[in-house]
Amino acid sequence: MKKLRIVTRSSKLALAQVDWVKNKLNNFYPDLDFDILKITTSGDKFLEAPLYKVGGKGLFVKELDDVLIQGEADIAIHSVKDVPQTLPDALILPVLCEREDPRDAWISPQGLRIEELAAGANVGTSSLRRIVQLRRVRSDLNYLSLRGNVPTRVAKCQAGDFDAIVLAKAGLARLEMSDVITHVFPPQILLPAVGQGAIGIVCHKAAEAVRALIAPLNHPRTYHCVMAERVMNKRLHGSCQVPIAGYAFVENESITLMGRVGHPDTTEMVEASCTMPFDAFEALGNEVAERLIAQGALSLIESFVKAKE
Ligand SMILES: NCc1[nH]cc(CCC(=O)O)c1CC(=O)O
Repeated sequence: MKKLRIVTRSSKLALAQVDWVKNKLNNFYPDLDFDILKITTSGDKFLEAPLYKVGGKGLFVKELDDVLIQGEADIAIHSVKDVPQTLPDALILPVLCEREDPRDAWISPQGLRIEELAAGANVGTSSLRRIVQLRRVRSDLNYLSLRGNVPTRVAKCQAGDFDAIVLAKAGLARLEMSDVITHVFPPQILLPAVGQGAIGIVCHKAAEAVRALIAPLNHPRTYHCVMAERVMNKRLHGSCQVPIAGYAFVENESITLMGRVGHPDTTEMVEASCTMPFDAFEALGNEVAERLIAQGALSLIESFVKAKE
């Protein structure tokens, strides 16, 4: 292949991720050229309502899927956190690139930590996962919807709309905006979203030349961890519309997966974790899901889905 056709969202973060992937590919194939097809998805257009109310992250991905299915591009590059659990039949997610720092970052223009904010202070985040976990640290803060792309969110915070906001550290790092970060939450306090910090590449299942070309970008440790998280999420019928957190890491040839599901009204949360051999990522994802289900996770998730209707 001489030229690879890439389809992407047109946000700054998406384009930074495309550049990252292009660089990696050019390390393996110095002569490879690229055609970049930029799409403004419907997810990028409906920026007012919280994401979980307007149909979720699928909005960012479906239009790109269609381009691949129609053969108008060879690969789509995504934050894998935004890629829904179930892909269209014709497509596959064969490559997960080496993960950035998966943790969540706290941005406070006054430089205050969450513990230091005054009661009733305004915290911007539209993520139910972040809200249910941060409520356990500070139930007396006012959690408000915050949408828009990453630079817009940071600008809203710096304009004084919020006392603090929460964003993925990886997105800020990719945009070279890490200097705005006040604090980074340890996973024990704020467990990251399934797939957070990793770039995934989607392509046509039958496109063997494309799959061979991109294969060297796969990072096995990231792949096993993110797949363990996604298997757990799938068993829980997870989507971005429910507060599920999942984070796996490798230590001494084993993978540990931690999972959490939040309660809609209280500061209760169910959580589970388990460690298995490196290759057992699928069993691991299912085991942690089953342990969460044994504690009532499915009915918690259902209560969120109902509340949305
Ligand atoms: N939901 C939007 C989204 N999708 C991916 C990232 C950040 C990059 C990543 O997690 O890989 C973000 C922004 C955020 O959550 O702060």
